[in-house]
Amino acid sequence: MEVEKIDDEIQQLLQAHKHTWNQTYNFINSMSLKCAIELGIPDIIHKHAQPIKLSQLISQLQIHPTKSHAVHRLMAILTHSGFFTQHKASQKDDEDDGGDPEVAYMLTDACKILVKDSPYSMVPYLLLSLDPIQMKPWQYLSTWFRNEVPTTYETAHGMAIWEYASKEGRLNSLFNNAMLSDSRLVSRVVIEKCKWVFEGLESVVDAGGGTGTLAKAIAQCFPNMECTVLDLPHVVAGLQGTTNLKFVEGDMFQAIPPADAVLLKSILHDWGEEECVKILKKCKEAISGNGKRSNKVIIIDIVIMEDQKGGEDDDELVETKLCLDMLMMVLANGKERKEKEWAKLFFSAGFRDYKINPILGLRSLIELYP
Ligand SMILES: C[S@@+](CC[C@H](N)C(=O)[O-])C[C@H]1O[C@@H](n2cnc3c(N)ncnc32)[C@H](O)[C@@H]1O
Ligand SMILES: O=c1cc(-c2ccc(O)c(O)c2)oc2c(O)c(O)ccc12
Repeated sequence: MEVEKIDDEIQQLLQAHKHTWNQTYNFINSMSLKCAIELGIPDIIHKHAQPIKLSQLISQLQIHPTKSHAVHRLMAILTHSGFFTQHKASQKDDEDDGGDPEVAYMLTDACKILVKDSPYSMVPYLLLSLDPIQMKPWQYLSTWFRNEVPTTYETAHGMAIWEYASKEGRLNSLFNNAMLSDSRLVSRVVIEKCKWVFEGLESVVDAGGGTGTLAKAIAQCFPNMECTVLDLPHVVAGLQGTTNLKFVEGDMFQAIPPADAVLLKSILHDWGEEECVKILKKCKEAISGNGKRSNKVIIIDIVIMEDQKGGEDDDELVETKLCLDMLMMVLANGKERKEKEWAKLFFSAGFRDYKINPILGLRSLIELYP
């Protein structure tokens, strides 16, 4: 009996050890992926269009010959984390080479969006998130908890992310490129699945619209609509509009140009309650000028669904939402919100009603009526 008890205790300890090891070393998965992307591995395998042998992969990598032996180890962890699959090279290939059977690799579906020139590539997003500038604040999270400084980002960098982006050109372009790649996918979904949201609108302002990816797509789809992108000077400086698209420098906390609708994509999750209410009030002013009943604010952001039809979120989705919520807490003063929290913001800013359209996977399109 005593022996069994000791065995159980040892089993538990070893299990706890393994769990903690894996959680501690989670960053090794991300950093290995970043390395593979920087070396161009997904691009090389994609171009090859069939399983690529390790030796063929190595011959196309621009690495020092003394490091060739390490490539299969990088490939092993990324195969385990689901980005590559391993195959045995065909027998014919082995005979041709006259050598040992060699392993060959292919991309999984998850890796296809890590090919640099794929239209919905997540590479810019990954390069932003894993850049030392964006990683540094995580070292200061407990310091932030112990102090009054508003954000972890400010604890680490001495200024908010928007100010830092205006001063540090490298961050500005990493950030704008990441947002651009996300907006490409969202633009496509919005135009294919909810074009009706924009029917009847004569003008739209995309507040905090970045470099204008979503606004450009809307302007193209609705040639009679006047589209405006409002963002900070360092984001829109020098950007050229078209006949129905213009870029305006400004501060959404001060004023948003008048329009039938204001779009807010990935904006409110960057801010706390007080700031969100301020932005929403400015949106309400912007759409109230001409008294049209069809006027609205259109929000594209995450809504955490508590009683979603079709059951609980799967584990992977729960992890994504928890991580994004922490990310917003650390990088800005933001958070991901549940429907109840969104509703409270909307009513505090004086809106009468809202409708959530959960059409974007993790994210929803919310129509907000004055
Ligand atoms: C998370 S990004 C979203 C960009 C774009 N809507 C998208 O989804 O691709 C937030 C944007 O808000 C802009 N922003 C931050 N503070 C702002 C302010 N006070 N006035 C206008 N834009 C602001 C940033 O420059 C950035 O482009
Ligand atoms: O790395 C980032 C990622 C995102 C982001 C995440 C999930 C989404 O669904 C989305 O639309 C945007 O937004 C950011 C942001 O808003 C910041 O202010 C700074 C960094 C990021």
